[in-house]
Amino acid sequence: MQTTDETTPPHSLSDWKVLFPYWKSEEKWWAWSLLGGAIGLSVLYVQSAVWFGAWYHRFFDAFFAGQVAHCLGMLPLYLLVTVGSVAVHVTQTYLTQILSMRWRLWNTRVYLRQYLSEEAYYRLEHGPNRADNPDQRIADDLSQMTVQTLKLGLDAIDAVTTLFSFAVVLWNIGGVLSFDWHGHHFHIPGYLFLGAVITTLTASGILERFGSPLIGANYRQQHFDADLRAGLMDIRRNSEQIAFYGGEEAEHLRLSGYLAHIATNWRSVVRYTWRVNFIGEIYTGIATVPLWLMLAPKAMAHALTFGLYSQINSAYTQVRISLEWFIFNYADLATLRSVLQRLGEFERTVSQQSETGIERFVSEIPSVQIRDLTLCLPDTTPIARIGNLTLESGERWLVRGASGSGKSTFLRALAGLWRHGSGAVSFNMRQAMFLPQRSYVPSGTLRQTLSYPATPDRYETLSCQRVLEAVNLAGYSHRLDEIANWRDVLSPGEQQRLAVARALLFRPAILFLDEATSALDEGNERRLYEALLSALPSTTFISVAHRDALCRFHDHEIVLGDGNAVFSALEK
Ligand SMILES: Nc1ncnc2c1ncn2[C@@H]1O[C@H](COP(=O)(O)OP(=O)(O)OP(=O)(O)O)[C@@H](O)[C@H]1O
Repeated sequence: MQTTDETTPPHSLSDWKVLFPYWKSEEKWWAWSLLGGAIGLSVLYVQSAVWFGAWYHRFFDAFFAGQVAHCLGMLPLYLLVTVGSVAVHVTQTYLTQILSMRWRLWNTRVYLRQYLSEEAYYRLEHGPNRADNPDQRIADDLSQMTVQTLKLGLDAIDAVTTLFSFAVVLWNIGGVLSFDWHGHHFHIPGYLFLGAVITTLTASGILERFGSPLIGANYRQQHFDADLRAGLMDIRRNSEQIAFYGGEEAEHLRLSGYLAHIATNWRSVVRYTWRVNFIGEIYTGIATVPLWLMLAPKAMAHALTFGLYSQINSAYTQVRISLEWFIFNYADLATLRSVLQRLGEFERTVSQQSETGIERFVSEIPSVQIRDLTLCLPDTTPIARIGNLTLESGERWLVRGASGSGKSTFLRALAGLWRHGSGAVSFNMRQAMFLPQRSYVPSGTLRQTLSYPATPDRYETLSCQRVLEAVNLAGYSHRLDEIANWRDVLSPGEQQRLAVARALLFRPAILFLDEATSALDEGNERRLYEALLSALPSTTFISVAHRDALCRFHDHEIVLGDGNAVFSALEK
């Protein structure tokens, strides 16, 4: 589905809900243990940094006082703590990666289940509430969500721990600022810490002001990238049709359109990123100047040793860096927000009930019951009125009518895929099979393709060979275990015969055929119907077809047209 330049991320608090289910799932013990481990190591790592600050203070004071022997004696412990803190740091990364992968796998399994339940994949493409590029949301967005959330979340915890640990250090060693101004005496304890907070918050405010459009731009970028990828996939899927039409120019034009969206939006992304980086870098460059100014009174009073300056500078920098967390992660936070918005939108769309209208009930009785059925377009314009009809077990019905009269829509309504209209249908869905005009031919072994949607071990080799022979595909019998892209190998007529072979294997109690033999010559079509009728004598058939030749295989017909559908018995 295409998106437009106007696409902007919806703002919904419920998007954040996407993050929670994993932490309450059956995996919660793993999740919380890994997270607890990662946080614990992160806190330990910060504490090692505090220890290093105090160590530098002692070391440099001794070093600049010429006590080299004392300094050498301090080194073994320094090396030991360095190795320990590195081990803590890399183990924290290791735990985070395991957690990220487990979270992603769990979420992807849940999303796949939702996507492949209650025809959600169909509704997302054809329903009134669509979510573009579900493949991107399931494959890329979920991965980004877990990686980015953990990275940003643990960084935030790290920042808070660092802030508190070094704020205490800075407060204690920074001392008090005392001065007189306009006849008043000022006494500011912890002034270095306050200075760091004011400087960083001012910079954050400026960045928020100039950087916020980056969120919308990132959101749009993901849409446009996905559109280009979907366009390229279309070409792969329809390469032959495009080649026959000589559609290269048209395709080029279409893809260039997607690319133009990407280029226009990319310029915005680059511009906003430039702005964010510029402000961030300038700030980094000048961030220590306020510290020098604040330390000037101490320096003038000769109360600043190099060791003390080194500890103050390291504590001030750590406080600043932890407060800057918001600044430096602004772009990542923006990306995460847009990823969550896309996933929230997907969840809402998937969980929306199919629109009400035509009701479908699953019954155990062998007949197909149709009650007061009217088919409409999505805008409620009526297409066809079917009314009441019961198709008894073993009856063979032919559905006819001019092109566009609603024949395929009638079958979609029976399958529960078309809800626009009113009335109800009920039959035993589990015993029914639908053969559309363009049959689905997944790649893999021919046995897999033939057994679809059942697993390939469901049917014996002999049964597979028999049905292939029955549909005039005996030539493929010895290739059952060959892996190929069968959609490209088999001709459209052969694909339709393969679909009929599936029905012969599955042996449904009710078989719906929507022009399922339209690509065949009359001889093959006749042979297929004969094979179906003799192999499935008690199956109810509902065939949509244009050709009169099929009348002899059916005993009733439904003719759709203007007004009510007409039902009649067919003469043999
Ligand atoms: N998803 C859709 N949205 C809007 N209109 C639709 C949709 N699908 C089908 N229609 C419209 O519903 C009407 C009936 O379509 P349907 O495919 O059922 O006709 P048909 O009798 O099977 O045609 P044909 O014999 O050409 O296959 C057509 O006017 C079609 O344009």
